[in-house]
Formats: sequence, structure tokens, C-alpha cells
Amino acid sequence: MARRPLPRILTSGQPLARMTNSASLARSRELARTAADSASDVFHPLIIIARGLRRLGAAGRGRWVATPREHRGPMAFFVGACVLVVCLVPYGPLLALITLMGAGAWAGRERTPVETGPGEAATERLRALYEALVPYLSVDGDPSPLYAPDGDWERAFPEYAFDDSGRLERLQLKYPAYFTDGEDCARARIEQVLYAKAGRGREYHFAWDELTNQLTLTALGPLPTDIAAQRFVTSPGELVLGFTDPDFVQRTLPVTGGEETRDAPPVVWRTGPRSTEPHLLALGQPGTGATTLLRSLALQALQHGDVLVIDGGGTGEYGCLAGRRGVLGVESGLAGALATLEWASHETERRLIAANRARQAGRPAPDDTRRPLWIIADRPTALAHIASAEGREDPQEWLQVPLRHGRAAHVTVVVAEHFESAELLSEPVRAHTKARVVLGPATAEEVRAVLGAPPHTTPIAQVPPGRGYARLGTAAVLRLQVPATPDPLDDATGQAHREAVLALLPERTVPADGAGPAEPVDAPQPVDVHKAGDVRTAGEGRSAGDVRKTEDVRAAGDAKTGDVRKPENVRKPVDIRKPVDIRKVGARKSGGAAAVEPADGPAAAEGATQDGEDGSAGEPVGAAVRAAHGKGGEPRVVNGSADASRPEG
Ligand SMILES: Nc1ncnc2c1ncn2[C@@H]1O[C@H](COP(=O)(O)OP(=O)(O)OP(=O)(O)O)[C@@H](O)[C@H]1O
Repeated sequence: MARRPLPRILTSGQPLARMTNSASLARSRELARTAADSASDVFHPLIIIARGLRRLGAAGRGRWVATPREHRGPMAFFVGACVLVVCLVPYGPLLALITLMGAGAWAGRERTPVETGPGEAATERLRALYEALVPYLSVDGDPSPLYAPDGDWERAFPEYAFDDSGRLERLQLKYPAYFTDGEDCARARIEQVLYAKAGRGREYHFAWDELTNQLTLTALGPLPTDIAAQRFVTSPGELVLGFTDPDFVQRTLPVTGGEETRDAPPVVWRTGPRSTEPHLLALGQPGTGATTLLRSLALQALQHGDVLVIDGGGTGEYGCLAGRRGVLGVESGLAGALATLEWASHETERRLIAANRARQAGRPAPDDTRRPLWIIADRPTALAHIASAEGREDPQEWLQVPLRHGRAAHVTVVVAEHFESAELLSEPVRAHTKARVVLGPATAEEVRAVLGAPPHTTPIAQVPPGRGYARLGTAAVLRLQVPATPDPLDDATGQAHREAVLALLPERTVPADGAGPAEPVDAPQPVDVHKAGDVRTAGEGRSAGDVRKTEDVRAAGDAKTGDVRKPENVRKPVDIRKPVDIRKVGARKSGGAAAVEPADGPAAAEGATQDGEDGSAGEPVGAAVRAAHGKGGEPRVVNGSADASRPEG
């Protein structure tokens, strides 16, 4: 107990008497103080109990006040009944009194006040951060600056949190209304300062609230890299691109990572006729995981549909898919790729025509027009080099119809390309791939050039494979970690990952040595993609899963045309350090403003690009589609199917 000062007694009279008086006064004061101390020691328990009872009484009163009126009667009845029972029980009142004293003593005990506020080191860091922001968030002539040298940092930082190791975890800061928070460069400056002062080596998310002039910085943990390929719980048409931060998506999926099963927040891409982003483009530096992403998507797509793979890089990393049920082909050579894509283009038209005829006849669309078809093209520009050297058409030209009309025909196109070859991507690929992914290290400008918006997070120094950013249409840019889906035929692949991928592969329809069908092939029948325009099935022609060897075609190309890398044959690649807005490049190449995707998002470009293609391939397609919609002539029927072979241009 703190001692209370005794009241001072004023004296008057002669000096001696005053001295005597003051001595006795001092003695009596001392006596009184000792008595008070002893009394407080003796009565200390009682004081504590009294204080506790007072607190309990106050809590009870508060509870009574908070109880709705209609509940007070039953409550009073219950309390009265308890008191009655206690009174009737032998020794009940005594026990109740002891319990009450005990509760009072517990409630009245002295509690050490919890220390609040940041420690000295944390205060120092916050002050340093505040001072660093002063030049950017203050102007001369502000009568009441929020940021000023030696200013009040507590006014500017209403909320902050540090982790156990003393690193800043979260910071909410106010900024003056005159700060140009609508300008990207002004924001970027503040973000850079905060990134440097909050500690490099971690990723931070910045949430700008222009309405209240507040910025919230949150340190983000690394995305999980232990999620491997597995069956994800999704609906047909939904594909998991990877996993992201829990606060940025509303959904979680149960996943097995390492030994345990947990819920993880996925980036789910919805495809099909109702999708607003029916096709996907992934760009990245070499070796950052684009092939892995495409392999992961192929394995998911094979659950409900058929897949065609164009392996432009010719690295054979899709070999595990060859000869599997639902895999219509894995092509790595120019001739095979051209034939395959030509077939896919005609198949898209055929589906449109068949579905339209069924609609006109009042029937549902036939099943064979509704089975999803996936065209997965990894590095198609590599084949464009060879095609240009051989004087043949760019395989990307055959992607035009699937890209433009694939959505209605259940045809989805996925393209992956290296940053440096992005300029060689055809204009339809750029215009119609509204789902975008950037993999590997990339600056904010590079991410913006591909996704149409910068990431709201800082870059990290060490980027694990499969890490990047994803944006679906005009939605927010999300951090992305692709599930590990390595090539099971690669010797470097670990046993656990190999087994995980092999478990997802459909059964073989062709034995590994390619001798012939391993088992009877039933629906869906793989299609002979090498006879473009003819919709016969593999049973009538070549078997599915027949993988062409890239080397053959390349060798042929070299033999015929000489070095395909001759300067006149090869277009100059883009300098990745000089970021290229690939949406704009399309406009430059096609020379038409109609091909430029507007700045307000890819969705707005859909209509613009419909008519802005060059006429060579666009016109026949337009004619076919007009026919499909009943405005043109009747399509020819071959073998009982609508022949969608290329109309005369
Ligand atoms: N999500 C991932 N998780 C774990 N490892 C990955 C992931 N993505 C890629 N890797 C690993 O990174 C390496 C390169 O991957 P991948 O071949 O997919 O990259 P890439 O971009 O296609 O490269 P390139 O274009 O040069 O062929 C491989 O060893 C692969 O196993």
C-alpha cells in the first residue's frame, strides 16, 4: 500500500514552544504513520476482498443492466432459487460466505499492468520510417503538417504491429489529402521507402485507401511450395492455376502438402462458355516453371476433356501425356503442329455449326460439341521461326479460330512463352488471352505490361520456381505459386512428385512402345488430327498419341532452307529489360487501331478485335461462322458430320 501523507498541522507561538511542539508533532506523526502501516498490513486481506466484492458487484450490476427486460424476471427467479437452495442446504450459508470471500479475494487481487506501446527499438524504427517519409508527404506552407522533421509520428501511424523477432509486420499510416495517391509513380516512391525501411527480403502488400487517405502495409509470408500435383476439388471447367494469399480470395480447397491435409486459397480459373477469360497466356523467363504450369493444367483438363499439346520448345517435357486417354496429340515438330492446329481450328468451326444446327432444330447441342477441347501451346513462337525459314504459315495462325470462337465451342487455348519472344506472339493470341500469368522474377513494369496492372506487392530477391503473378480479366493481380508438377520421365524428378504426377495421368490407350492400342478405345475417340478438315476418328486413321519427333522436322527445315537462324529469317527478339506492352505490340504489328486492347482492361478489347484482324484468315472464319449462324449457305456434310473444311477465301 502506498503511504498517504498525513495532514500538515500549522503551528504558532513562541520559538521554544514551537520547537517542543514540532518535535512532539513529528513524533506523533511518525506514530500515526506506523499505526497506519500496521493497520494496512493487518487489514490488507480485507481491503482486497472488499475491492473484489466491489468489482464483482459492479460486474453484476453491468450484467443486470445489459440483460433485456424480458429476461430479467427469469434471471431474478433463478438467483432467488439458488439463494434459497443455499440457505436450505446444511452449512450452505457458511459455504456460500466462504465462496463469496474467495471470489472477492480473486477479483480484488492486484494485477500488474500490461505494458502497452512499442518498445524502445520499435519506437526508433517507427520514428526512422516517419522521418524517411517526410520529404515525400509534406509540402512547404502546410500550416499543420502531418509529416514534419521531428514531428509526431504517433499521429501519422495509428496502427502498427511487430512480430516476435521485432520486424514490422503491419503498419497503417495516414497521409495528407494533397498527396497524389492516384499517380502510380507517387505511390511507387512511398512503397519503395517503406520497403527499404521495413526490411528487405520479405514481400509486402500495399493497400491504398484513397477515401480515407490511409495506406496499410502488410508483410506477407512466403507462398507454400510444398503443394504438389493432386486432384483438386473443383467443378468441371474450373482449373487451379496455383495458390495465393488467404486474404485475397474467398475460397479455400483441401490440399495435401507434405504429410498433412489443410485448406489452401487457390487461384481458380473458370473456363467454358460462361467464362469471361476463356483463354490463358503465361509469360516468364526461361526455367521459371511455364512448362510445369501447362503440365499441371493439362492433367486437370484431362479429367473432363481432351487435350492437344504443341511443344514448340521440343524439349519432350510432355512425353508423359503421349498415348494417354484424352490426349489427342503431343506435337513438337512444325508439320505435326500445323496439322494438329489446323484440325483444331476446323473442329472449332464444326462444333459451332453442329451446335447451331441443333439449336435451330430445337435440340440440345450434341455431346461431341460439348466435350471440352484444350489446345496447350508451349512456346509456339519457336515453331514460327522454323515456319518462316521454310516459307510456311505460322502455326499461330491456326489458333485464331479457337481463340476467337473457342469459348462457345468449349475450346480453350493455353499459351506459354518466354518474355523475350513475347513480341512474336500473334495478335489474336494477345487479344484473346484474358487470363494472364507472369512467372519468375519480373519488375513491376514487366508485370504491368503483361497483366495490365502492376502487382500490389514488392518483388522478392529469391523467386522459387513456379512463383509469379496471375490476373483473371480485370480482377486484382494475385501472387501465385504453381503446384509442383514435374516431368515424371525426368531423372531429376523426386520419387514422391513422380508418383503424384503418374497417379493423375489417364490410362494408356497406346502402349509405351507405340506398337498399337493397349486396350479397346471407347468414347471419347481421339481424332486424327493429321487430316485437318476431316473429322474422322483415329480408329479410321492414325492412332492418337502419335508424337512426332521435332528433330525430324527441324532437320528437314534445315536441309531445305539452310540455317533457320539467318538474320533475314528470324525476327529480332524483344529486349526483356525494355518492357514491352504486348497488348500494344499487337497494334503495331497489325497496323490497326482496332487491335489495340484498351487500357481499361482486356474485356473491352473483345469487340474491337473481332473485326480488326487481317483479312486473310479472318474472312473465311467469318464466313464459316456466318454459315453456322444460319446467315450463309448450308455447310457440307461429310461422313454424316458437318464438314467444316476451310471455305474459299
Ligand atoms: N511449381 C513448381 N514447383 C516446384 N518446382 C518447379 C515448379 N515449376 C517449375 N519447377 C522446376 O523448375 C525447373 C524448370 O521448370 P520448367 O521446365 O517448367 O520451366 P520452363 O519455364 O518451362 O523452362 P523452359 O522454358 O526453359 O523449358 C524444373 O526443374 C521444374 O521441376
